[in-house]
Amino acid sequence: EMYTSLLNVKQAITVERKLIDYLKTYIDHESERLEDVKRFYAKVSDLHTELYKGPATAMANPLVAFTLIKRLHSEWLNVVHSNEAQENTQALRSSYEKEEADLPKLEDLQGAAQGLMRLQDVYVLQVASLVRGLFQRVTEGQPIDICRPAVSVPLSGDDCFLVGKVAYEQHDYYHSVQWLEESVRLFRGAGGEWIPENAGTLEDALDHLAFSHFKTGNISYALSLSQELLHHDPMNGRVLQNVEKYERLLVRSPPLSITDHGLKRPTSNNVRTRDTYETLCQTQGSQQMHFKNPRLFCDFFTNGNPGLLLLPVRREVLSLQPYVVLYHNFITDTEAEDIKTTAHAGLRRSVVAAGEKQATAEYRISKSAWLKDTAHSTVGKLDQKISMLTGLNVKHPYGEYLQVVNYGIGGHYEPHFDHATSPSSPVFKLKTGNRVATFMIYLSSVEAGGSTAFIYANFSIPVVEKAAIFWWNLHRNGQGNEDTLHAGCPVLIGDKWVANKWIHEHGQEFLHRCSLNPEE
Ligand SMILES: O=C(O)CCC(=O)C(=O)O
Ligand SMILES: [Fe+2]
Repeated sequence: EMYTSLLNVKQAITVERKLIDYLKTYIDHESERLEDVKRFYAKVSDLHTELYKGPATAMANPLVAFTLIKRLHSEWLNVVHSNEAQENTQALRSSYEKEEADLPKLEDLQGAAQGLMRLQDVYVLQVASLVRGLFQRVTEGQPIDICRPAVSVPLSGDDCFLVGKVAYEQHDYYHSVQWLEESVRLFRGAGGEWIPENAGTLEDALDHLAFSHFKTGNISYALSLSQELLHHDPMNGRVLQNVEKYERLLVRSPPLSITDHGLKRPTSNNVRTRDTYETLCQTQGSQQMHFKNPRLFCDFFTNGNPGLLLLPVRREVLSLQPYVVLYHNFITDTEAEDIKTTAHAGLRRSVVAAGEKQATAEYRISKSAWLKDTAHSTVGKLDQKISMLTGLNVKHPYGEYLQVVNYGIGGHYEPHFDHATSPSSPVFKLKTGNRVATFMIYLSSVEAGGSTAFIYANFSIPVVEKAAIFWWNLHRNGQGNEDTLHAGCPVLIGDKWVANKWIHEHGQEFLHRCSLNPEE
């Protein structure tokens, strides 16, 4: 699986480089072959211009007669029955097969398309802009750039067809209509010419778009698209039937209003938090009036620890309820690189708690690896620094191993709690209680998106490279603090890496005071 980690997507570039080289070799060989065919053609056709001037005189020469017989007996045969074209194709195919294991699968294509649609939704991006390679939102009728990627590509009619088809197959006509609309527009513009690399054609796009419109109640549009399709494919029985059906439906109940074809986003099971979550993602950390709260402050922090005395950490208290702090420059570039590199080999699709078990989920798109302090000296060093800053015992099993996370295309982690909310949760497998606190390090920067959003507390933190955030998940009485509901926003542009250190209740008995007060 490739789409769930940008590291793997990057690795796919090497595969395409190899394919490009194979194709070059193939083109060279085929060009040589065609050169030979052309040379033979030129030789024979030139000769014939001569022979036709006087066939009788020409054939009087036994040498000319002999070469004619030889050509007709074997030279033509050798040219026409040459295996070279087949051998060249075969060579190309077997080179391709060597790379096959490393090629993306159907689920990658679907996952990447899904990622694009997620970004479209969360950041309210205009599909028409995306298609032109731009990341824009329409504000007061004007498209406004949300960010400008360093490198960009426009999408083709076939690219849009594929995204639309992924939505279509999931009966998600909200998205299929928008993407297929662009696909049809681009295919029409391209003049309906067939291109070998394409999966779909103008007819396919019209077919899917017509049905999507039918499903969203826009029958008159479904009809006109079907009629356009019949123009290209007049004998298509299924489309003929659809046209009849649409006409019948329109006679029975003519469209009331052309504009009201309620295209609604597919509902999710957490619509209640979705709006806040998305708004917090869109602001990408820009807080309104946060500085107005006099109890929030910045300082140089040592936690009274001699180890931090010479180099205090720049601390930013971001929120009091729940208590969330940000430590700037917690990690150095080299340390971050060490951690990422050490994690590479162990990266697996991230899972979430599903009852007693763990499972992959659409709402967490990333890969992660667990690093013991023995994996690299930097891991142990970070453990120590976390311990100094938080004053907590983070040694296994009082702290979990370091979880290194790399997000994928539109990768995200929808609103969740880090602590267990049910006694059967896998969090309790360590037998050291619940996750009392989270220490999360930003191992990379991102160009856009990827903020960490606290839903109920209504604020978000942009990715601050090399910084770390800390918060308490539990109240002092051991109850989960609902206000810690948080999320990793979809990464719009960039390669986001974080590392989580989850600290458990046990082992902190003399380091973190308990209380019966449910407010604390
Ligand atoms: O990536 C983020 O910003 C949040 C990640 C997170 O909440 C988690 O991994 O539990
Ligand atoms: Fe989390």
